[in-house]
Amino acid sequence: MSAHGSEVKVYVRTKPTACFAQELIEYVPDKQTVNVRYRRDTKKGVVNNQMSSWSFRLSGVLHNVSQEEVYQSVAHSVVLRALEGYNGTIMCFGQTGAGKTYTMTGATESYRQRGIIPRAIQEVFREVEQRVDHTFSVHLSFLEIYNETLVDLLASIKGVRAAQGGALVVVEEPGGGVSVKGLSLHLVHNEEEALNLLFEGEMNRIIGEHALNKNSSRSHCIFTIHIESRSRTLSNASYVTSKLNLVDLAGSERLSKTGSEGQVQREALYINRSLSFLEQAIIALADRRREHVPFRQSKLTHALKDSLGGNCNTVLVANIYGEAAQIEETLSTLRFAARMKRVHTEPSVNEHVDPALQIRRLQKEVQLLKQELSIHDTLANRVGAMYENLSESQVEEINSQVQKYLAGTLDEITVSIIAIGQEPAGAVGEVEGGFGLGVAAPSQRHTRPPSPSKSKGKKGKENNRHLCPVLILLFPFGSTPPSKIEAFEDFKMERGSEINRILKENKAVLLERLDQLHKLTQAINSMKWDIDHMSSELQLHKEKRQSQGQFLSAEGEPVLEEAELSLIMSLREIKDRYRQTYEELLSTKAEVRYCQHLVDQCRTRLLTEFESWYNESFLLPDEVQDIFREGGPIRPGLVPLDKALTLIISPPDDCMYIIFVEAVLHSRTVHHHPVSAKASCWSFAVMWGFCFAFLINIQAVLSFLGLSDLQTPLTAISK
Ligand SMILES: Nc1ncnc2c1ncn2[C@@H]1O[C@H](COP(=O)(O)OP(=O)(O)OP(=O)(O)O)[C@@H](O)[C@H]1O
Repeated sequence: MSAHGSEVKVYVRTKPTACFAQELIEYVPDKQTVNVRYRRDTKKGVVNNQMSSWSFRLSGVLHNVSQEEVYQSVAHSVVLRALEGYNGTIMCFGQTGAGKTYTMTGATESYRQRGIIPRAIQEVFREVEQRVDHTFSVHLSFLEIYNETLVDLLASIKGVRAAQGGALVVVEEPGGGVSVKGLSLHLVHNEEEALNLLFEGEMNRIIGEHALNKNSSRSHCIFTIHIESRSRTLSNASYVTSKLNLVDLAGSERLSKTGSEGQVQREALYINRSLSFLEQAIIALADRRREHVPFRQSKLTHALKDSLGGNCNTVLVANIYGEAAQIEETLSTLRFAARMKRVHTEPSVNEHVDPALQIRRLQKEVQLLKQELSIHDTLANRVGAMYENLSESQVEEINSQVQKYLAGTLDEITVSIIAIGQEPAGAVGEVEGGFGLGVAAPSQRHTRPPSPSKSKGKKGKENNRHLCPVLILLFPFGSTPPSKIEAFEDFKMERGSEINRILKENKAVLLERLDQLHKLTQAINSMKWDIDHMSSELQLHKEKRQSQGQFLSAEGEPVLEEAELSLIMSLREIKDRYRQTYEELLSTKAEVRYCQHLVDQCRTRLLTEFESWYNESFLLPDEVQDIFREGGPIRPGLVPLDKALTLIISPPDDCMYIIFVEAVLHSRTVHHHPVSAKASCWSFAVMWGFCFAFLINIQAVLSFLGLSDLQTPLTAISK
């Protein structure tokens, strides 16, 4: 057992008496210590004048105290902790007639004398009502252990099925807990329903005709409040459960003293046996070196297994008589109490996870993450990326096309695999490890750029990342640009710092105006309320005046009472203020609209400038930027967005670039291929020369055949 556990709390309660044996029982003012002194064993003929004394230090002494005080000391905190998910057990132990039932259930005839159980029920439902952030369900069970037989005291309630085979059985649960299989559990919604069940169970309790006390209960009773509490928010899939066991043990008097016979004697035997097993279990629990605790020896100890040494807040009330005649029983009760105090328990919350709620929570989380990912994709230019795994046939198809492409037997890769749910977005350039990863729309065709880099393409590393089942196009490319999110932060600090500063200022003004607007709206609402209120009051005055017959002035005007007049004045004044404030509200609204417009404008500008800065800084090499600069042959925006087909030949001094422009919905991505100028110029000139000669020849043949009015590609071009 861990040293972090807590001790079982033990209280002693004396039954009130006119003959309290002061000379034998002393309650020390610390309210925790009881000293007992008495002369032992004069019965067996051996006169022993020696006084023996014992001192017992407990958690508290309840002497001449009310039921309410007992509840507060013994049960209040255990009940509150049960509502938080801690198991709790409160047990009354003691000699027959010493007040166990009085302490636990109380006197039924008086509300003030009600005991721990009805008070605990009341407190549970009071708390349930107050803790609105949680939903609670409360069930009750009432078990009696009579002559080693388990009895369901609430089996008489309508709708309760008899336990299978008729017998109740204590069963061990995974995790060390125990429960009684077959015991009926009753859902209760309020204090009244719970009290009805308590009284029903009490009625069913077996009362034995007993020589010592006619109303003595000859059985152990365990009234259990089962609580389950769940947070009302979806984010919390866990819930807590607890059991609050309220145990009224049978009387612990010695057999010889009962003077009973037959049935009653057998009962006493069973009671004493189970109590002595309880004592043995307590001794074993108190001894930390003992590994085995004999819980299974009796039904009582077995049923209370998790309440005595488990994860439970346990409290024992030792009920004793104050009279000298009962001193031996009192002493034995106090000894039991002191032993019980040495037992440690380890209270812990019984927390469970609701699988259905957990699934719903995780689904929501996945949905949020997907949204976040899609925002991230948009920022990182990965439009339409999908994260599902490729099917086997898709992988095979792509593999085969890529292999052929790398082997040079395939000049273009056709994408025939449609990505489910993917929008037909344009191609996107993403760069990784020196290679561009072109992600094309479904059913698009990607042609190998007509460049001598074909051989380089073969050596291209395969990129392991697949974003969607579409074409993977490999081509040499520049270094990896930073992500747009990072770059945006840099941009705001440097190139975009001025526009960002203006945006911030505008935002601050907007917030301030919004705040003002809010205050004005509140003021207007409150004035409106006052006006309505005063108007209805005036109406009442008017009706009263009219019903009682009103005074009229010499001019025939009604004469008003002072209160009504002052109300009219106040109303007039507040209406004036209302009008002024309303004017102010309108102009503030206009200001808010204006500021909002400024903020939007600044934000758009900041983003547009960032876009061009990003593209210029990271996506286009200097030479290409020249082309895109104002006055150049091509400007961004002139390139059709939905086609990736433009070849631009713009040879600078010793370099020619073939630019393969791919369409992107909102941003453009230009992949360029540096080519040796001389080699390319040569192949270019030869190719065009050849084509030209061929077309001229066709033209000559056609004229010869008298078909020169037919359009050839060349005439079409020249036209
Ligand atoms: N603190 C008390 N104040 C007033 N009356 C008490 C008190 N304690 C016990 N009594 C009265 O003493 C009588 C016996 O008490 P009670 O039935 O509670 O004893 P018990 O320990 O439960 O006995 P048993 O073991 O036989 O069930 C009852 O009439 C009860 O009202």
